[in-house]
Amino acid sequence: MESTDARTAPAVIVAIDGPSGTGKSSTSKAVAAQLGLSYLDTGAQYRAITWWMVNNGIDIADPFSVADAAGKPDIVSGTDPAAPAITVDGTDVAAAIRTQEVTSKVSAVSAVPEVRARITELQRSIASAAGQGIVVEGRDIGTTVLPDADLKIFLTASPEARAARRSGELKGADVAATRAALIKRDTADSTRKTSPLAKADDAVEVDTSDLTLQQVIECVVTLVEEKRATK
Ligand SMILES: Nc1ncnc2c1ncn2[C@@H]1O[C@H](COP(=O)(O)OP(=O)(O)OP(=O)(O)O)[C@@H](O)[C@H]1O
Ligand SMILES: Nc1ccn([C@@H]2O[C@H](COP(=O)(O)O)[C@@H](O)[C@H]2O)c(=O)n1
Repeated sequence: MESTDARTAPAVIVAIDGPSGTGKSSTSKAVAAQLGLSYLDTGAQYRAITWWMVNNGIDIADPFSVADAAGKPDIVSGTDPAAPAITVDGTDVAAAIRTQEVTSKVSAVSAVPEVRARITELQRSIASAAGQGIVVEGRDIGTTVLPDADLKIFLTASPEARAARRSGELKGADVAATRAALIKRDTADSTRKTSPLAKADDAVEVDTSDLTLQQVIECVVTLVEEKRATK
């Protein structure tokens, strides 16, 4: 299919969800860049609010304390796929939100309904302001945040493939420990009461276990182009 001119193509909203390490961020960024769309990493927003809670002495194990503090930090997300940015109260936290400490605490914070309500509102306002359209990636985008998205994709991959990818990224971290940590986070994210990680009924499922990143990107670009052609 011939590639559409990003300046004249109809705006398109793409929701990409899936468990940890399935390739959501890498794929979403590349697809958005290739198609001239904005990009939103919603996991970064949950990490940012978790970072703020940790730095402000909030007891993460107490959902009431987390709920009370949920409205306090000012979280600002950039939407340029070439330079994803995130600040909390004006501080650049792009690196700080990727620490093990934040990763191990984010599921507890993101399970609190007041946190989800706050971040969901932010996500919807960013998506509605994206003139050319946007690729939004996370866990509940197709089911809850943007249920009317033009295209919903649910990426999956075997725990083995995901652990191998992540431990490669973490410079040779133990694969078994990485696999266990991924599964623990996915279980927490899929079993929480409010807006759990789930595939929307109308999402296209793509198993990335045996695909290269480039193959996944091409597959998603094709799906977006097909959707745009019918708008
Ligand atoms: N199809 C693929 N084949 C090989 N490696 C891949 C593939 N897709 C992504 N990767 C690599 O796997 C790692 C995890 O990818 P990525 O961060 O995009 O996943 P994610 O789903 O966004 O994870 P998380 O939800 O934990 O943020 C990265 O190092 C990325 O380069
Ligand atoms: N829509 C979303 C996105 C993310 N989360 C929570 O954030 C965590 C971190 O996500 P990453 O994509 O950066 O790994 C994730 O484990 C979830 O707890 C969410 O709840 N909803």
